[in-house]
Amino acid sequence: MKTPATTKPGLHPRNRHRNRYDFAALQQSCPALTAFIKAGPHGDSTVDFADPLAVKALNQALLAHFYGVLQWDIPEGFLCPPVPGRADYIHHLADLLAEGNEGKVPTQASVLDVGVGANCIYPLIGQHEYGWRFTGSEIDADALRSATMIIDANPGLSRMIRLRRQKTPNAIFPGIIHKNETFDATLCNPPFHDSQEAARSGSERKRRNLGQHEKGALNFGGHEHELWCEGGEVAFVSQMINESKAFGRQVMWFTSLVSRGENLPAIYRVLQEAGVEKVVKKEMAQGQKQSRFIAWSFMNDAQRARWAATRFK
Ligand SMILES: C[S@@+](CC[C@H](N)C(=O)[O-])C[C@H]1O[C@@H](n2cnc3c(N)ncnc32)[C@H](O)[C@@H]1O
Repeated sequence: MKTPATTKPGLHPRNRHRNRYDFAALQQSCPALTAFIKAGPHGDSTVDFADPLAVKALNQALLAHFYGVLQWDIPEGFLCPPVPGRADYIHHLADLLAEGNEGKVPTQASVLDVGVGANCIYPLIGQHEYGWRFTGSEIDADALRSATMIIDANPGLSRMIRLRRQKTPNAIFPGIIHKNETFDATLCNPPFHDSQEAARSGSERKRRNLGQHEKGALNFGGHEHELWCEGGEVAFVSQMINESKAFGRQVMWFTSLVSRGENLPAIYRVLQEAGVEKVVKKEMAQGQKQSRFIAWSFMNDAQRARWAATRFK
């Protein structure tokens, strides 16, 4: 069979989803996907991206086929993550860690995922792609239960991924990063909207764009907890920056997605006020959608080089 042509050149070169989906191979890895496959406009195979069950089955197939995760499910109403975009963050983060490590992606890294979610997506991808160990934090008990079930259902994952409940909902790092504990990086896909109202209308818009009708439409845009917090992503990321100061010797790189470009100036101001040593922005593109993450460190170049030399050997 012909290899599908590259269709998503904006994705990171190591991203496994740069090619058109090979539905025959995906079905073999996940027979449950078969029920959702239909003919696309050009006679090729596709699924209905407006059908949450089809999107979930596609995710199950991608995770099984590319990442060896044979059991994956999320409760109804929780965020069903686009796997290619989530994988891009992991690969760009790998490049950042490689920069201080003579260009080699470390396989010994320990990463904290702030807000691991019900889907546990970043640890699942990161542990497979680079052998990194993950700690996932979460405030939502249902999300934590779901992520625990995913880890327990797949042999080997509990050695690589551990979860911690953030018991103080308005804290991010305190209580999660323990005394004397170190992480090579933190990552985060922060709650994005600034109110419940905005989260709801964002989900409505998404449904309309996908051609879902109001009546009978299933919510797969995300649980409200996942989508909003007081002050939106600027407030969440600003809080993360301010809290990170106290952990600046325990973490080499703090990072977070910033989904709106116009939020960057406010975030840069907070970084400057916090007195960080270094800020890096990594641009990511998926189709029309432009995204980025920012990374900051309280260590200077020499300190990060020493950190890499001792931890990544
Ligand atoms: C946008 S979702 C991301 C979920 C998953 N990481 C993903 O990318 O699909 C944000 C997550 O952060 C969690 N969260 C919100 N505040 C938090 C906090 N202070 N500490 C840890 N997790 C938090 C939410 O419950 C939610 O699961």
